[in-house]
Amino acid sequence: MTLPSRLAGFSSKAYQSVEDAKRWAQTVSDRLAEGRGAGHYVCVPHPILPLMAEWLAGTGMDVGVQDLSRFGPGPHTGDVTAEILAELGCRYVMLGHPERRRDYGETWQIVAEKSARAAQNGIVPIIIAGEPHRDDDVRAVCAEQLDHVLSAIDPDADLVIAYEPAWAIGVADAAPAAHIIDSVAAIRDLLGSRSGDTRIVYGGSAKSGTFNDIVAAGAARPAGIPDGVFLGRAGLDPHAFLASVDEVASD
Ligand SMILES: O=C[C@H](O)COP(=O)(O)O
Repeated sequence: MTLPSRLAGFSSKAYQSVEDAKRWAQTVSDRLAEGRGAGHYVCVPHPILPLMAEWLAGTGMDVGVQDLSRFGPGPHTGDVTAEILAELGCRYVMLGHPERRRDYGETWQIVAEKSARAAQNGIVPIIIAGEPHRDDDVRAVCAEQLDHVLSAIDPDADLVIAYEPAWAIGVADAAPAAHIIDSVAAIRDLLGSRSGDTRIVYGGSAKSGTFNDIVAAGAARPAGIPDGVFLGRAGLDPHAFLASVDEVASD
């Protein structure tokens, strides 16, 4: 499995109704027909996964979800297993998001177990890593978070790290470009040379223009430039998502 060199993503979190998601997909698929969305992705609530896959058919975009079970098939009422998601064509799963850790008390041990379940079933984990507070030591925090995951998954498994400083999620502006560049360079260093494909994207109040700003600020430090951008709220507007696709693709 090979990950794209540049990728733009969108997580609809729990914002959209089914009809909202359908309208979003219609606008996106009109623009990205004939495979022009190849390598980009959207992560949706579980029931929307097969619908989104159908609505985006022909764009080349990948579909993913925002969680999966830490368990395999068996007596786990209410869980959605990696096996079922893989059968439905799920390519990515978001894991470790601060909102899930806040709402459900998910520990990094649980995130690591879910990552292993995903990777064993051919689903690429998107690990949401980043420091809780503005003045935290990014390298130390991310090292601890990633250690759990890297020791749980096969080194050959593909992996996406979404660098999302929690203090920059759900606010007005993305983290400053210089901060993102320092942090992404540190994460790249922490990841070392894994045998599986590994990409780093930036998320946290990202919008159209965010990726270009980072690229411009990081011209002299390519290791700090992420491989793409991951939108939350801004991506609810399909035109903003499409603008980010264009930015990422033209870099
Ligand atoms: O997964 C996406 C991020 O949490 C970003 O969300 P946001 O852009 O609404 O801050």
